[in-house]
Amino acid sequence: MVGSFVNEPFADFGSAPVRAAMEEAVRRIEAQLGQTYPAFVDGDSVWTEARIVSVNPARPRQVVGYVARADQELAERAIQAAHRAFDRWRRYAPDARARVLLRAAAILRRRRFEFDAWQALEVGKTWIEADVETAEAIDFLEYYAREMMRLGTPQPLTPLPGEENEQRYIPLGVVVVIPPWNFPLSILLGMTSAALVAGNAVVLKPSSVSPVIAAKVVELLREAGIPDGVLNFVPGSGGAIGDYLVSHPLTRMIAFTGSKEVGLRINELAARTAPGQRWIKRVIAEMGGKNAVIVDDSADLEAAAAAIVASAFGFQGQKCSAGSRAIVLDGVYDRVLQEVVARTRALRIGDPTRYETQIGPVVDRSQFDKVSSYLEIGRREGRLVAGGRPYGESARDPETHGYFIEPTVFADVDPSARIAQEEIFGPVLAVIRARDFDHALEIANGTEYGLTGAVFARDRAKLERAREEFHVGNLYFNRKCTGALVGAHPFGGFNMSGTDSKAGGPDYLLLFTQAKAISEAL
Ligand SMILES: NC(=O)c1ccc[n+]([C@@H]2O[C@H](COP(=O)([O-])OP(=O)(O)OC[C@H]3O[C@@H](n4cnc5c(N)ncnc54)[C@H](O)[C@@H]3O)[C@@H](O)[C@H]2O)c1
Ligand SMILES: N[C@@H](CCC=O)C(=O)O
Repeated sequence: MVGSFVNEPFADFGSAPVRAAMEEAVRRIEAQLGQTYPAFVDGDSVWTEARIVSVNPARPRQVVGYVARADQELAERAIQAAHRAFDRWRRYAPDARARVLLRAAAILRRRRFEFDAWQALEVGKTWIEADVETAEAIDFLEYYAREMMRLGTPQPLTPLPGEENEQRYIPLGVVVVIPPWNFPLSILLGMTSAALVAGNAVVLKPSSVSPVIAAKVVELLREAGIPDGVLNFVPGSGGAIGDYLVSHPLTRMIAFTGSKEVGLRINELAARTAPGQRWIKRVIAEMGGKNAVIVDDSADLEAAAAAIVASAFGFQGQKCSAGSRAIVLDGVYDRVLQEVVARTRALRIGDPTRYETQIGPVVDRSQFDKVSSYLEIGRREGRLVAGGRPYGESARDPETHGYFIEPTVFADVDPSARIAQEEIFGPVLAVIRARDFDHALEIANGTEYGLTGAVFARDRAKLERAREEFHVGNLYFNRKCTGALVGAHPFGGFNMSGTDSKAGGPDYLLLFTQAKAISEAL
């Protein structure tokens, strides 16, 4: 008997024994750096000559691991293996598939700090950010297992005299899973486990920025009991194998999370029918954001400033949900800005493997260069009031000292400025002045995205207006706009933020199934 779903608590690093356990995990994982990881196809490890080299963004000369680099031939083998395995896996009872996820959750819970440490070392997450992600990964497994058990039971239909009617949810086939690097554990595991528990076979192509964590997840799912061929792991670049996997006639569905540009490309490619293809491919694509925190003049200003800073700079602003715009009403603008600047300057930048660090590096050289170029654009478009440059020695030699960038605040930004419209995906906040609440909502809705948003107000009428008119998939009142919890805040966005697939919600697994209605005359 499986109990009801409850969210996994976060680790209490305030407690000395918990801190010691995490420190020990960091040392243990540091001793494992530099190993080589295979691809995994049809139950076999595949060692390729070409390798992806994954490095620590805080010390880019330190190699986290070497991971097999698949070519199209291996991608083809993976698709064929998944296609064959699907026929066996789809016959497993929903409860049996769910049990594999529950076991994976139990293993992950036992190895929690190890996975936290991998995140600190491979993508630069601080302890707390990493642990919140590990908790989310456990939640996805526990939640989707229960969801499949629910969907596996008879679904309610209108009774009809003289007939017996049923609707059941059956899987789709081969699902290509393409996750981003910024939630290298939870989003990867969330999409993969949803596809698997629904009865599909998976070809997983991880991000080349975080392939070691992906390899560790594959190891974990195998240990939990996923049969050979049902989960195939093909690391490799989008250019080399991404298009191939998406366009393949045996691919039935693509579950993608990443940038708008890549998501739109996948959507377009998947819409073309390949010779021999027997279905319309399904695409779920969760993409970027340019999210806003609105501060009304009725708000608790301290709480608002704290939430603006947390939303903008958590994981160095590298969250799709990041609050990269603060829209503040004229009457309280100067007070909120002052408080935001003070809190931003107090953030501790450093090595994410250390407990006290609040801001780590951005993930790689390409992010470092991209964010640096936006700092230049920001100087032309706004008034720099905090940060504004790479941190310390990173400015001179990022390859030795890491890809650190100061948390940066630009004030008095025009709503149409590039730094107020484009997803920077780094620690850069644009503060925008609004004449009144109507104007604030107009600015908030004035981008092509629609992922998350927050409103700080005590005035009930304003909150109710925002409830109707702030057009985002995840809207929060009087709290930060990051940190959705599985089960409580189904996650996904509108417009160019994606297909609003609502990960971690009751509709999500349906996207990985098709409904079959069966009617028997009595
Ligand atoms: N909406 C959400 O839920 C959500 C969550 C996390 C991240 N994101 C977004 O993800 C982006 C950051 O992640 P990223 O830099 O990894 O994104 P990205 O689009 O560069 O890459 C995402 C994945 O797509 C793969 N890819 C690249 N080209 C491909 C191709 N031609 N065919 C198939 N696959 C291809 C990459 O290798 C990677 O695995 C941001 O825009 C962020 O907002 C969105
Ligand atoms: N679900 C996460 C964001 C995922 C995107 O990067 C949040 O709610 O902060």
